[in-house]
Amino acid sequence: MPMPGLDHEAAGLALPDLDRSSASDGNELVPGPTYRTSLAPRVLFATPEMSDFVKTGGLGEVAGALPRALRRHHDVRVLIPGYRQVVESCGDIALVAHLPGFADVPPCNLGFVETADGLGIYILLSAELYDRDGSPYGNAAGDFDDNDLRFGRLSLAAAELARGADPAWSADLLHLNDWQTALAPAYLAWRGARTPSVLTIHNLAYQGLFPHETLHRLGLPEDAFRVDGVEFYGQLSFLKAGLFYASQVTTVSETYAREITTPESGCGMDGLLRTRAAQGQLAGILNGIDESWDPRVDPHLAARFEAGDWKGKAANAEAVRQGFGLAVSRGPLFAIVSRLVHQKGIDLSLDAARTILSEGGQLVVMGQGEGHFEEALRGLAERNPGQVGVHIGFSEENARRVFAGSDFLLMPSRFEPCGLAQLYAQRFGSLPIVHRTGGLADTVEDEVTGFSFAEASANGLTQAVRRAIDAFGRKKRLNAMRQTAMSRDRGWNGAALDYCALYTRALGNSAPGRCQAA
Ligand SMILES: Nc1ncnc2c1ncn2[C@@H]1O[C@H](COP(=O)(O)OP(=O)(O)O[C@H]2O[C@H](CO)[C@@H](O)[C@H](O)[C@H]2O)[C@@H](O)[C@H]1O
Repeated sequence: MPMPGLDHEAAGLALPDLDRSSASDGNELVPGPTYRTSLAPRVLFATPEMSDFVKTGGLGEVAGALPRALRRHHDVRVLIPGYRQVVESCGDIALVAHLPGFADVPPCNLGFVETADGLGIYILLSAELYDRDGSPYGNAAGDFDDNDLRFGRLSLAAAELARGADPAWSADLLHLNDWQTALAPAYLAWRGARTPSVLTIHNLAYQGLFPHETLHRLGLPEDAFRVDGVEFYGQLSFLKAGLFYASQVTTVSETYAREITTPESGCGMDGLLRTRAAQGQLAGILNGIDESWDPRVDPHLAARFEAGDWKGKAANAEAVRQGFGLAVSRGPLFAIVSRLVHQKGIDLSLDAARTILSEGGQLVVMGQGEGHFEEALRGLAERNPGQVGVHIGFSEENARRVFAGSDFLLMPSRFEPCGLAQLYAQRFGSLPIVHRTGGLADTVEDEVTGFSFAEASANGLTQAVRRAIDAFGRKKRLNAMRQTAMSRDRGWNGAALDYCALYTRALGNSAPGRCQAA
């Protein structure tokens, strides 16, 4: 039986090699520098979203920050689809390669730009696949029905960048993120390439499931459609392919890394994940947040402040109340900043809102997502004018203002791989109230840097809300907690060192001294 990971021999699964000659569309290629600018290992960070261009949630933020933090140790480049938002914001894109089509996956061009701070970005240029209205994944009508081709194309391009698609730069290691890139390790295996790969799970619940027919659309070997491969309960799963074929699997906190090996939290993948863990090939590396999250320098705030300057924080609270149309109040201000989806326990927060309001607190909400949650929140605001303010939509500037102005952040997620909102809140002196799960368990210390509760229920959250309101009434204690939360180190350096050590291992290279703190 084939074993997951690098040791797996892709016997019998070889695909025909690419026919580069068929790909030309007459465009001029612009070769990049043919010399290596650094001897550091070359890492391709492939992602379906990146905050520089387009994001729908936490993965986009990580993709904007982590590759930059990794540059201290590696020669890192990013690969992202050329969605309309990406192409429009890039200006001049140099064309570095033509990538041939394969089965129903269309050919496309590979563009390259450098960001203002010198990070190299490969952009997959295919108007047919990516030049659309909507989010990276769909529009008002739902998910795009060719997402298998769109992200099959992305995964295939990542594998091709490890196999010389760009003559000027070839990846020594692929770092893949979530299902949208997770076929890449399988493509490598099927083509007999030994380039190591790391797959990071940002959310196991999104698995990239498609009908069996996708196998043919992508031209994948029929042999791969089995339990030890890409098959998942009769469907084809991109994520499963990555979990099986990647050299190393990571997720974004240690607790979530343990949780996903259990039947309760493993979303049906727990058996495979237990195998990877037993082989020492599953690790949890906690996300960081970037340095711009600093209330001392944030230009978006009504008043900049630091720990101890609680008048400055109060000025932000006043601005948030005004912005959301709330009455003047000396009570606690609670906030929700979130995608409005089941995972985030929005229903539990709606329930706990009754306690918040009856105890003299107020609530502001910013986010968007499932229509029924948006409606329920709007209804709550209508029934409680001046006490509840809801903004359906998302803007990072406003999110920053809400973190700075609120006293508490509600985050009763049913599961949470890492969670970023609680880290932003802590940095801005807003104490998170969280379900003790995944990354929330690893970053919120109960009664020290926030409040946590064990059971994901309305009652569990309400009890924690009561404790928070009690702390709000005892200013010395409240301020000590704020101070501690604000001073925790949440930067990316620690994670970058951990990834560096993992890459070094995956590359089979002891590279002494490579992974050293700055
Ligand atoms: N409607 C919206 N549109 C755009 N941006 C919005 C948004 N609502 C919130 N955001 C922003 O995205 C962040 C959300 O990140 P989270 O990590 O909290 O959750 P998410 O589930 O998206 O990410 C997943 O990936 C991240 C990264 O690994 C893990 O931390 C997390 O646990 C996992 O569920 C917020 O801090 C906010 O800045």
